[in-house]
Amino acid sequence: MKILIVDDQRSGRRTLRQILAALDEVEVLEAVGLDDAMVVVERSAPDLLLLDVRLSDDPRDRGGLEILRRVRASGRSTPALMVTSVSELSEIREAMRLGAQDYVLKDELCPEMLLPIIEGQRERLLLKGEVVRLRERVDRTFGTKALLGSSAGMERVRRIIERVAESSKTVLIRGETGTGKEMVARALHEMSSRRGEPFVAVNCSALPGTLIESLIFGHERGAFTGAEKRMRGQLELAGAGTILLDEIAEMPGELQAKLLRVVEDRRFRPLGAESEIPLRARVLAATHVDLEKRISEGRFREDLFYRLNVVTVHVPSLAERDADLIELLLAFSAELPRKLRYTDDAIAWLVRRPWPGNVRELRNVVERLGLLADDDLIDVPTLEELARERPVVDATAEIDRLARALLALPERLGSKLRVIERAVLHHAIESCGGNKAAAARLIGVDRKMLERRWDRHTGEEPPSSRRMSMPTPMAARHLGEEPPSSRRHTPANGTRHLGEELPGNRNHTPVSLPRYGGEEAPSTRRQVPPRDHDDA
Ligand SMILES: Nc1ncnc2c1ncn2[C@@H]1O[C@H](COP(=O)(O)OP(=O)(O)OP(=O)(O)O)[C@@H](O)[C@H]1O
Repeated sequence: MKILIVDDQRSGRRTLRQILAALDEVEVLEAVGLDDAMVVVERSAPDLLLLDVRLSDDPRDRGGLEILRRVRASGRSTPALMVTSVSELSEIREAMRLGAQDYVLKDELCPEMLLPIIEGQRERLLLKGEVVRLRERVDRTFGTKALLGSSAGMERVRRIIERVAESSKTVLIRGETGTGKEMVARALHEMSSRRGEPFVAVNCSALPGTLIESLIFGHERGAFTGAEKRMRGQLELAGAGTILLDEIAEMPGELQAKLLRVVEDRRFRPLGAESEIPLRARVLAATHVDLEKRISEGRFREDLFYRLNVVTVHVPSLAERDADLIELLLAFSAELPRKLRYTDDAIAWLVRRPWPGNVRELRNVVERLGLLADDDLIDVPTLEELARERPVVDATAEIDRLARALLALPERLGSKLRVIERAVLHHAIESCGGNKAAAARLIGVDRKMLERRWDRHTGEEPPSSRRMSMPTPMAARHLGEEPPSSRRHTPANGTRHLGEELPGNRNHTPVSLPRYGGEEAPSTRRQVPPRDHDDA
């Protein structure tokens, strides 16, 4: 800690220096008058000023106050202690107005009086440093600093975030899947004064309509069958923070109307509640869908669109900012425990390759290289081998979403693991036209296991009849079955490869699940659960 003593009297400076000698890790600087004090402030940036009020024999001299005034005018908030006499009461008041932290009377100057004040200042300084460091860490994790990329597109995104973070207006964040929309939402929250409050993100496509409504709005006990206790909705849990409505395009029509009222009136009513609750949180919405098209098809409310779209942040796809690719590649590689390097050709190969999954996909590829590459120097053959042999679609996000949706379903459904197993088996057998050997290959288990497990389910009623009040297409998707109209077939090996197109709309495109069992289950982000050994 650097302390600057400013006193025109040598004896005064000596007394203070002797008292301060009792403190560890303190560097004492001295100045006798206004000008040299300002030079020391500029040059050495002291952490604390000990200022004598009068700096000459002239009884009208108020040099100590003038120093404080100039320090504040230069934008510094360096704490100051005034060293003064009882007769200078009005000067003490003036010093306090100028932001001095405390004062000590010359007649009472002793270690017992001065040192606790200085220790208090030192503690405050340490805390302040800690807060600044934590803030920086949060900014690097969640703020605009976390959003890598120095392309003009990303600079524009950062500028908009900084400009609108403090406002409470709704923001619509648009961009292809994996471009970083949720990171933008986080940054908007972290850059605002709401940062101390919760940030909650609700995926509007993850649950069937009735469940998403109760998740967002909350419900009273007894509001519907199965509502055994009151549940606070995300609008309430967000407090005075931020709520992100992700995948807003997937919100069911009747909920869109309800949300419109919430955004307009800033009040909401939990299901079954008699009174409304004021909305304190800021609402953000994100989508990768062409909302204008949805409006023209009558699937998204135009009035809600305009309400949400007060400010739009368009997060560019990787193709729109391929200048960022190398920066992202190197940044993600630097996070790995091993030091990967890339040949120029490998970088050119990666730059040329399409990235339909955008930054998320790039991160996944780097993580896979970190796990699978034999050599630290990545060349084109390594990338090509990875592309040929290793499935690159990361289905873990999809699996997580599915698991969350399943867990939120009413308990009356019975064993949720059996529900999911039945859905997987049913879908695989059906999509292979009843060929169980192909279905077993598709799932990644042997045929006998598939048959054994399927036999256990065939006595049961189909899952659809036990699905309670969920709207069918969405519920079907979340139970692993697609409605017939949208049914598509996945390749028999159930995988996609580097270079193949990834799902643009993850809600409507079947995702290839990693294979459990015989082959390695490649997971690039999180570990996929291992195979169920008890039945192997
Ligand atoms: N600019 C960026 N800098 C660093 N990492 C990024 C950036 N953009 C995205 N990512 C990474 O990509 C992943 C996906 O980001 P995010 O979830 O914010 O995308 P999204 O657009 O919301 O995706 P989705 O539409 O699928 O919900 C994150 O894990 C993050 O690590």
